[in-house]
Amino acid sequence: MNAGLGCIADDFTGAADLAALLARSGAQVNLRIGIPEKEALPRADCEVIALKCRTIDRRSAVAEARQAFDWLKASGVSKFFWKYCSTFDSTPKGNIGPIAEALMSDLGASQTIYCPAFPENGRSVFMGHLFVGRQLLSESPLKDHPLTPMRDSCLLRLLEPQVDGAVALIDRNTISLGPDAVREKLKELRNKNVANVIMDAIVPADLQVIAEACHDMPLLTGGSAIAEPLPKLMGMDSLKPAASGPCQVPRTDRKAVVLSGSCSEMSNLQVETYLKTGVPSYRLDPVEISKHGPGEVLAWLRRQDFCVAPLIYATAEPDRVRQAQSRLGPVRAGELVEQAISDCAVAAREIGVGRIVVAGGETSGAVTKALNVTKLQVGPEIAAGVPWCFSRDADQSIALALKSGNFGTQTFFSEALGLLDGGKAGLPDEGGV
Ligand SMILES: Nc1ncnc2c1ncn2[C@@H]1O[C@H](COP(=O)(O)OP(=O)(O)O)[C@@H](O)[C@H]1O
Ligand SMILES: O=C(O)[C@@H](O)C(=O)COP(=O)(O)O
Repeated sequence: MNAGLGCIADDFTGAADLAALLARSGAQVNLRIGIPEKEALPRADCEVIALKCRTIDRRSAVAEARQAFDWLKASGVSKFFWKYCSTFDSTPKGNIGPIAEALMSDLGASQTIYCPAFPENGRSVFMGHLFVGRQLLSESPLKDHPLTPMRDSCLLRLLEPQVDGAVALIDRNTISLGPDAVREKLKELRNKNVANVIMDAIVPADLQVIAEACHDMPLLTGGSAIAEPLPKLMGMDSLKPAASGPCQVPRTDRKAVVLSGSCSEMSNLQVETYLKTGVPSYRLDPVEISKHGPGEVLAWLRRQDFCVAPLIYATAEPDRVRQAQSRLGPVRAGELVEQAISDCAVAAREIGVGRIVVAGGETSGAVTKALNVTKLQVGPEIAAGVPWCFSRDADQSIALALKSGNFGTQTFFSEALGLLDGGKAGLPDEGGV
């Protein structure tokens, strides 16, 4: 087995996104939930460890990332990838830079790149400014994120306060000249002691150039898209035809539930669209939960017919979120919703639900942890960066779709469920259990 790629992701939807893009190459990918036990081998060519450290305090985030790094290193990995959001989501005291610098220091690396661009999902970086579709990040719906409102689009300004080392940009003019020019520029910056280099990228070809120029670095950082070319560039063993084969999709019970704790513009649209199908639904209100607990939603859940995949959602427009936050504070409001949705996931699981669609990164982290899932097999992609994932390490197989707030089309929830019912994935009729 070659050295392999060890990846640490700052949230669970991000980890699933990264795992899906790495798996596109045909490489073997393990998606681990939290820091694995010491004996949790064998290792795959690509190991992705999902943490929930995007919004926690800096010291804890760095400590968790280092623990994940130590596990990956002990498993024999020698190249590392630090995955954060394609919209650079972080708090003002953000964890993106501190974790990158901690890992660089542990690896004895003098430089790394920051490449959040994900053109397939409309995230591009030009002259160091991040765009979501045609809008600057700070003018996009990400400005109203409940936990990490992004009010600046300039990655240099966002990263500089997070790091000790110098920050610079390699802009599109250099990227367009190809990998040799990028390597030359990186060397020039290294000679000036620039440790943190932000990369422009607008189209997938830019990412290919960057990956070719940088795949030898001990640590790369970015969104999932810059990692997609790495398995091939690293010549991973599992890409060999003998080792690759069709992904085995485990049977799961057809009973399903959709849980949405994301308040992104896209999740609002997806919830609205799913509600129009007439599906039974329950709207969670953090203020109500703070007063009465989750008893009412749990009682409602237990009365449902899961063959129609009911919806439980806290998803709300920015004004409604602000109202709840002004009463409870953003962190408390978020925790109450995450806890209630996790309780619902556990209750659904006890009832025998085999398929759970979750919208939202923090929400997915809370749900997956509550379900005690430790390892996921990556299955077919429902939308770019959102795969079905399967857990086999519990008493029964469970399918989880962990959807990043902003990903997927308007009809994502129905598409996700349809895919497991023998749709586009060409799966065998699973027949239910
Ligand atoms: N109605 C609401 N009011 C306040 N906070 C909410 C509400 N609904 C969800 N939240 C919280 O907002 C956060 C959304 O983050 P996340 O789940 O990561 O979604 P996304 O993927 O869109 O970023 C979670 O902490 C969630 O609990
Ligand atoms: O890179 C991305 O955009 C995603 O993989 C991701 O990290 C999404 O985070 P959430 O929007 O919080 O789900």
